[in-house]
Amino acid sequence: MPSNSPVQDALELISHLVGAMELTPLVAVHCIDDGRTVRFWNDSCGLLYGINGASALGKPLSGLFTFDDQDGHDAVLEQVWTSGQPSVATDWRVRTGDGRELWVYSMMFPVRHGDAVRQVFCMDVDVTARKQLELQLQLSSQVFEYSRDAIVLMNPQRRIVAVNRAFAQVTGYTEQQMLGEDFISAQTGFDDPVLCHQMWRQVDQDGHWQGEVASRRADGDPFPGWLALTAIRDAQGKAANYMGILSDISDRKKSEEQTRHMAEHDFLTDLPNRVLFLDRLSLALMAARRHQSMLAILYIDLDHFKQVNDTLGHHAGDALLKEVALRLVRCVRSADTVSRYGGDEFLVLLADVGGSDQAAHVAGSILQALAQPCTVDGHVLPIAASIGISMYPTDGGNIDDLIARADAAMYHAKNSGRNSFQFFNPHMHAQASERAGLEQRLRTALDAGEFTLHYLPEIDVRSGRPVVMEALLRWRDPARGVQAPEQFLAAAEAAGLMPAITQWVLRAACGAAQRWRAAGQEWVVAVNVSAVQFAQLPHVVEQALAATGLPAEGLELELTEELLMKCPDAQAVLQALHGQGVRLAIDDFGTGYSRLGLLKDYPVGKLKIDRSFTGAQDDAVISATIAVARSLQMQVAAEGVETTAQLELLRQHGCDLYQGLLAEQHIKGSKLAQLLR
Ligand SMILES: Nc1nc2c(ncn2[C@@H]2O[C@H](COP(=O)(O)OP(=O)(O)OP(=O)(O)O)[C@@H](O)[C@H]2O)c(=O)[nH]1
Repeated sequence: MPSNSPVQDALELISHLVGAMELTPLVAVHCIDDGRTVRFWNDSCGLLYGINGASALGKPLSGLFTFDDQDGHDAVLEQVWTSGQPSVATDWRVRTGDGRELWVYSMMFPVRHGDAVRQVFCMDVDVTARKQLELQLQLSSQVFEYSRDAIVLMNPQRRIVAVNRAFAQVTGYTEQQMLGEDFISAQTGFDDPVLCHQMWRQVDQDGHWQGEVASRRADGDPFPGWLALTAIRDAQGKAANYMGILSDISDRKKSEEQTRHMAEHDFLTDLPNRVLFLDRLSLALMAARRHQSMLAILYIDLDHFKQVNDTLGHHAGDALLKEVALRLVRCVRSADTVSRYGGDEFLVLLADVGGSDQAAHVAGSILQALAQPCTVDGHVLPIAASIGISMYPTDGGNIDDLIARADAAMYHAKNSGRNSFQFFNPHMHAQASERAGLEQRLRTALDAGEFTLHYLPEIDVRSGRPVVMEALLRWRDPARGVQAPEQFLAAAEAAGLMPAITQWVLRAACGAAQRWRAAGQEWVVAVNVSAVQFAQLPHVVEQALAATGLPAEGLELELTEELLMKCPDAQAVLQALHGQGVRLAIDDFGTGYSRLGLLKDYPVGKLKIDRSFTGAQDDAVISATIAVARSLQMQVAAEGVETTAQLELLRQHGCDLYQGLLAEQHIKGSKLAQLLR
């Protein structure tokens, strides 16, 4: 048999090889010529790239699939073609013609004819799964290395085999110190062996444990940590390794603590607020019930605190409240609670007092401590308070009763001259209920139309003609009949009803004056105003005038000297009212010790001499007041004139107007009086 030539041998070998390649299910083989055109494409290539041989053969390779790094692939191919190397192997990420993304391991080797490379064979294997695993491992090791939490890997004996970089930062221990250590030994910084034991039991049982741990850094510094332990199990389910992640939660704990503190404390004084006070009181009550002991509540309300705000501003008021808080805390034991309950009200809980005499002793020390003057912004301010005391169990068995009764006792202390303390007694309970009932009825009085105005004439001394009608408020209380302002205004103020009542009075009075005008009587209507919301008065007046159509000069506002002295912005408000054209008068003149020098700064047109001077026919005061008024070009009216002798005296002194019983009798029965109904 003739032997084959070497060329024939080679061709035969290649044809066997190709036959084998055609069949190989794992390796995708293709071959390209020097024009990058596909010359060979086995079945596996078809499967890998989603294109069969018939479609691939004769096509440029670049049309069949694309490489993520096309330039890189071209460069390698070029190298295979020209470098003389027997083969080059590289991983490529490719996108197939049918849209899949794959990683292939590609080995390229040149086929030479003589010196020239004629074709390049490529053998590609799908390595996507391996590549993904590698990427995941790479990612995991980055997470391990770059995590800001300390990560520890342990062997099945819980001895440390690896720690990440953050471990040293979080715990202060180096990797050298840790390797081979038992994770729960003192060296690793966990303080609680019992907890450690429990957590390992749970890890072995459930595969996982997490919770807060008391940790300690290498230098002994303790810190709160959050530890998550996980068992890494092998295929048989046995713990092959353990992983621990430890985070330093000091910042989180601090901010949680701050948030809780803010929710339970008053921002101004940093004393426990109402929420914390009630919580402590509830605990103290439970303890007192259990031990059959007593406790006391002191309800402290500062006296005339509003004046500090009004005269020196809120800032001074705040400084005073802070000082009061400090002094109160100094008067009690650490087991007691001093709380700012709201505004200028403080509540003190004396837990476990021996008896009412001890509570009285504390209340006395508080009054004494507060009595020391306090300097704010260079002003020496007196402080005083009224204190009400209720005792458990005598005055009540629950929180609400005890606080309400301490409040009632405090109210009583206020009414008994302030700057004192009072123990609760059942009689006060009746008074407190009465007050609450009064406030409740007042709340509905406006809507129910229970307020009316009654008018007192001011008569011109010379002509005998009425010129001003002073409106006086009356309340037809369904429970107690007609009430004068002094019987209900304090309660209305406490209930926050004064702004609404002032608005109603102004509108009703202006409306009445308009009706008198329509009937031919141009009487000025006079309205008394209070210090409550004094600054808003120009606005309220403007609304009343606009609503009724009364010209501004038809309205006179009567203010007391006390109000002018108390309100820091009185002058600005009076100027605004004067600018509106409203008349201004000072009521009860002579009783308020106003500084006469200040009068000239106020745009006031009239002084009303208080009835106490008129009644006593106090010559000196009457003539002095009239002289002051004249020098300031003001009118003078005398209040409370009851006899013709008094009127005669006023006439002699040149008084302009008079008011009182005599004035009322003067118009009684006349047609004019009918207009006032
Ligand atoms: N500066 C300041 N004032 C406050 C604060 N909270 C409430 N107030 C004021 O405290 C005052 C409390 O008023 P009251 O207790 O009714 O008035 P008072 O002048 O003390 O009167 P009596 O209690 O009858 O003696 C009100 O004017 C509030 O505006 C605060 O945080 N800072």
